[in-house]
Amino acid sequence: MLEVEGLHSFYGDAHVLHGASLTLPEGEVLALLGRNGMGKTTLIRSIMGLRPPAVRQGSIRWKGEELLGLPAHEIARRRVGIVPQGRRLFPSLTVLEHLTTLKPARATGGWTVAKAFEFFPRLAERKANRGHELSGGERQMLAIARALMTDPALLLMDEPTEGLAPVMVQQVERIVLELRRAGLTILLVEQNLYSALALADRVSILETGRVVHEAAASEAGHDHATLTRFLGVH
Ligand SMILES: Nc1ncnc2c1ncn2[C@@H]1O[C@H](COP(=O)(O)OP(=O)(O)OP(=O)(O)O)[C@@H](O)[C@H]1O
Repeated sequence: MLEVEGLHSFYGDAHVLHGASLTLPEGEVLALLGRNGMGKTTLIRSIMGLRPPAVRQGSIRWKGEELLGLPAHEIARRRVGIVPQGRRLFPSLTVLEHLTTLKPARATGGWTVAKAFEFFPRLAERKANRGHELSGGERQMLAIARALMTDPALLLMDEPTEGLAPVMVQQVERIVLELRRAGLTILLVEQNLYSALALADRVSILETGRVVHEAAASEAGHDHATLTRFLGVH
């Protein structure tokens, strides 16, 4: 279980998270929704221990253990992985190099390069291509594959379908569902409401740094008043 409680995060003096709380049981997908600038990326970065922001108050427990205060690499060792917004790949590294920097090619346990290529056949075809030579969809797949090489049990995904053509959005959705079937716990920031509702068990809506609404995804889709109020959906 991931339990985020009363989180206050800051960029310098700018107070962005105002007591954000959420819970995510193991094996479930929680979609974190909210308009631009409401603090979704800040919440994801706070959980992963990435700085900035500075977290000044609250707690983040994963499987009962407090993560707040641990450096990002220690959080990664506790099997928390991130697919960051904007992919964050290295333009001059090849697809294969992106994967083997995190896990040697000879490794046999968990997610291996071979398993990643089986899961993402398109990346296998492009394994010698460099980051800057990949399409938007291929980059997103590589960002996901790279996160998997750390063998996460909890995967934080920040807008994985952002900027992708509809056919690629569908592929990324399929990947999220397969990862969920494989037993991963997923916190998904998703601008596309319909993707979020299709993929998630539950949704949490963030408004100016606080979770203001939580619901089962199956109910949220019918709750037009809430969707209009917090997400501007008509
Ligand atoms: N590095 C930073 N320094 C200062 N302020 C920041 C920084 N990153 C984000 N902010 C501010 O914090 C607030 C929340 O941003 P955040 O990126 O978490 O929102 P978001 O909900 O993920 O939005 P988006 O969908 O646009 O990514 C915004 O007002 C933003 O301008």
